[in-house]
Amino acid sequence: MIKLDITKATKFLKAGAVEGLEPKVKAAQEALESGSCEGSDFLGWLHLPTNTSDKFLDEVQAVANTLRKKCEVVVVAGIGGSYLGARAVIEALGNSFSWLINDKKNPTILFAGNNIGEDYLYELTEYLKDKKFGIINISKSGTTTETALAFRLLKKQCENQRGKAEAKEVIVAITDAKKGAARTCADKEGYKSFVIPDNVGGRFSVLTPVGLLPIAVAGYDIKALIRGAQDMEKATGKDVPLAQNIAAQYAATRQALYQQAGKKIEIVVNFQPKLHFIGEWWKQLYGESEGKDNKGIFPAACDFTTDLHSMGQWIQQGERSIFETVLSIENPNHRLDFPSDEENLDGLNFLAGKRVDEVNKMAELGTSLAHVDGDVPNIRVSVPKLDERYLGQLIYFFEIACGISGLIQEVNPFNQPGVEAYKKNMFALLNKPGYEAESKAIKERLSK
Ligand SMILES: O=P(O)(O)OC[C@H]1O[C@H](O)[C@H](O)[C@@H](O)[C@@H]1O
Repeated sequence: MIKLDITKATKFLKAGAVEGLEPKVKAAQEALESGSCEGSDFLGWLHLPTNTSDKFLDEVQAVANTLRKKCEVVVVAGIGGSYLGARAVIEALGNSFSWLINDKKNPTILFAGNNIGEDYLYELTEYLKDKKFGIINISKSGTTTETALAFRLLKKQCENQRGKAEAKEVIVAITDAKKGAARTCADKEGYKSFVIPDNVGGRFSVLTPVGLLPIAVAGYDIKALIRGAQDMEKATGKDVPLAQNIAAQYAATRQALYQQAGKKIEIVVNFQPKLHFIGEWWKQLYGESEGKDNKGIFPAACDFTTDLHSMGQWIQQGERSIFETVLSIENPNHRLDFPSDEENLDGLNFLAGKRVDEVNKMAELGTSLAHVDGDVPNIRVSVPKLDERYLGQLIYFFEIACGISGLIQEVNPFNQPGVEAYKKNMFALLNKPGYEAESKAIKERLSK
């Protein structure tokens, strides 16, 4: 199981501060379980792991196998919760140079629909010109502009290259059961599709087909991923008291640091570059869940040791409003011993015979000691190794902790009304039908 260590964080709090939040934790757990909290229409993720049957996973796997058989490249189109979880898991489990490896065992997974960069889309469509590619089009609302724009381009290209009939077999939609343009298109074209349950919000959807299908296409074991999430669902259930419940402890510790010690920024840090997108996924989960009503810890992420050479100065000595949560991987999946060198021109013979990971671990320990000395509370999440089961545990750990933490903070953790503001302006500026009044108003505002 993954483990949590809060001892280097609680020393920045008054004695008993975390335990003092136990009644609030309990109330949050009960509200989640009974569905009596705000946003209770979006609690489908809570028991999703134990409610996911092997039969359903076999169905997802069968569709993945079709894509694996028929495609050298699969483009996953989606943004936010319809993007980050799949990418986080695929990159954490994959070879760091996967796009350069052409062993034909697994299709190359590429991502689109998560930006509107013309060069990005041009370069993607150029790359795909001589490739047998398929598309997984993911959007809960089915109307997200970034994703829809990329999908239109990719769909046309896929049909042109493979013919409409074959394209149908390699385009899969993951969207709402009834609503949205992605659903209309999938039904009209006869694509295989999966439903994103109504009661699972985007940022909590990685364990639905939103994450499961791309992860299975990439060649990873989705049953083990779900088993891991089930382990954590049991270990962090409502009746597991704070002293044994690592998700409740994480939630209470970060809220105590925020509310009682003025720590307003949390960085999730890793010492393995392939965890970069776990940090990105976590940022959306916590940022959209807690950043509202003029409240919320600012969620950021750093890749160490890389960012110790850029952000390290700020973290060590900048404004003391930051704490860090370290994702520590206990054992790497490969072994690389550092060689000895007769001439020792680089002066590194003191490392000879050590594993590279030993050096990394000392960097990790040295960093946490330095940061704690610099008044940066340090929370540590230890993951035995990077595999599907532990990642499943990690995902559910952060999800349930997020629900508890948001409720302790007294916000609705399951909505994201603020995200609409930029969209409204963009649609008004682009003269989207239905936005006539907004178009007029925004043009007047800009002409002043
Ligand atoms: O899945 P979609 O409906 O396309 O949404 C994708 C993303 O877009 C948004 O604007 C929301 O803020 C996110 O929570 C969501 O995950």
